Amino acid sequence: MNRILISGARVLLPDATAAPHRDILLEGERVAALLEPGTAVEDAARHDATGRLVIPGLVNGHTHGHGGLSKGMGDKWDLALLLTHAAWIGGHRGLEDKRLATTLTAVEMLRKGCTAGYDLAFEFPGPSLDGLAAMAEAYETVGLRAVLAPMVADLTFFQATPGLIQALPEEYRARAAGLSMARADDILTTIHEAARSWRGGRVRLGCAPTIPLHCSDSFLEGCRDLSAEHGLPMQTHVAEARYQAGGGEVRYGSTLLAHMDRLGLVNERFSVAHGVWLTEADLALLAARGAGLSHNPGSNMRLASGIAPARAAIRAGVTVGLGTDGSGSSDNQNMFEAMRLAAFASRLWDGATEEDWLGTAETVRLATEGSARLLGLEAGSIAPGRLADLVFLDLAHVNWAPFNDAANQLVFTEDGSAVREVMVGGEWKLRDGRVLGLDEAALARRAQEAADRLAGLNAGMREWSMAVAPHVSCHCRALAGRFTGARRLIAG
Ligand SMILES: Nc1nc2[nH]cnc2c(=O)[nH]1
Repeated sequence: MNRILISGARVLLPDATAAPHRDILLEGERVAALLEPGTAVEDAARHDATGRLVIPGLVNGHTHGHGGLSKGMGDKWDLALLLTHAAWIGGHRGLEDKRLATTLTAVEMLRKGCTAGYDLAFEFPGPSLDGLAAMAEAYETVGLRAVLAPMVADLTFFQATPGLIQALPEEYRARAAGLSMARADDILTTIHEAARSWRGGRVRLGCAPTIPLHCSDSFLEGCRDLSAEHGLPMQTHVAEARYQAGGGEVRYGSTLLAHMDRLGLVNERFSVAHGVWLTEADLALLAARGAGLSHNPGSNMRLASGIAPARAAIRAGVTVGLGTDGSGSSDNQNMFEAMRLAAFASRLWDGATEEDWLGTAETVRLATEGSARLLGLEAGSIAPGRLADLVFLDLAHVNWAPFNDAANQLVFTEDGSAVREVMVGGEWKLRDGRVLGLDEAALARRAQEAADRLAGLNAGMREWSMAVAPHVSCHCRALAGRFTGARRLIAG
């Protein structure tokens, strides 16, 4: 078995303090031991990491690889407008565009110290076996671990908010109603086939009924059964925006999560993405079912969705991870930024005391162990038996001069620019600041060509979408007012 001894580095321990110096012995793809410096070790390749802080690879609890081509689109878009515009943002993509977008996302994650991601992968009008294979290959080429969960719905690809289509002016209605997804049976069959033929490795298949309101109950049940049959992790955007929470009450007469629970989807394989408008009863339900939550503060702020009650969720016993969301709504894949925003956002609750704030050690754990649990990975800490997914930060970088406190500086100071090396499963993927085995300049050129071509192809749809947007906004604002749950969840 391949053995590597990493010596000379400071090492982030599971309690988020930094040991002054420890040697890390790797065997195969796992950490075998943390050793006092100078401990004799036979038959191991040596890597001198003097001047580095080694931390566990960050894990992105919620992203969209397809967002790699959509960064920086739109300014004052809330979620309702983002989803309205999704048809032209993501339209006309071929297989190579899907691969390209996911490669860009994975490269950015790697560069910014992230070794795994939970990717809700979108294809229109529905998932395809070759699309899933291309996106999985993108992660494999870059060298990241991923849960790749086809993001699916059977009712509509447009806004499935109760009453919206009827509320649109006549001239827009037919097109809005026509933006439908592939047939439910075809979608479920594709996921089933993908699960049967999945070749294992570092990219695992998941399943993501995208938004409960976008899915029929029988379709949600179909996803539940596929998850149970194949052991697929499942993640859904739940109560991301207040208008969705209001729409849930109108359609189901309960919270969105309570409805999903009645259908049997909320279990230990399930996690909520966002959950900004979850109620306290929802948090208790997630905890009771052993389900998780990915907190995505950057995207939630960008889209004015609100702030998820992450601290209250932790206190309720929910497994909480941290994510960036796709670059279509967060514009980057920077988990250091996600940590910083999570810590800051937790301090904004009206009336919150410091007991309710996310501390830095706790925030680091969300971005490592917490998200790793959402993906079902034995990663997220540097300890014997854990996966050797390691990130090496340059302590000579200005972010670390001087070194005062590891957790505080990881959350408050570091922005990804001190990341110099990254290992996944004991293999180098980034070295001396260079992504191995990939031509990044060529990737950037191809990204520009694709963006220009797709913008041309989608111009007509863009025009329609912009015209319909004010009507969508007006309808969704009214629906938000229908939410009767807690207005402001104070942590704790
Ligand atoms: N933020 C966000 N929410 C979603 N809900 C469904 N799709 C998306 C998406 O791409 N981004």
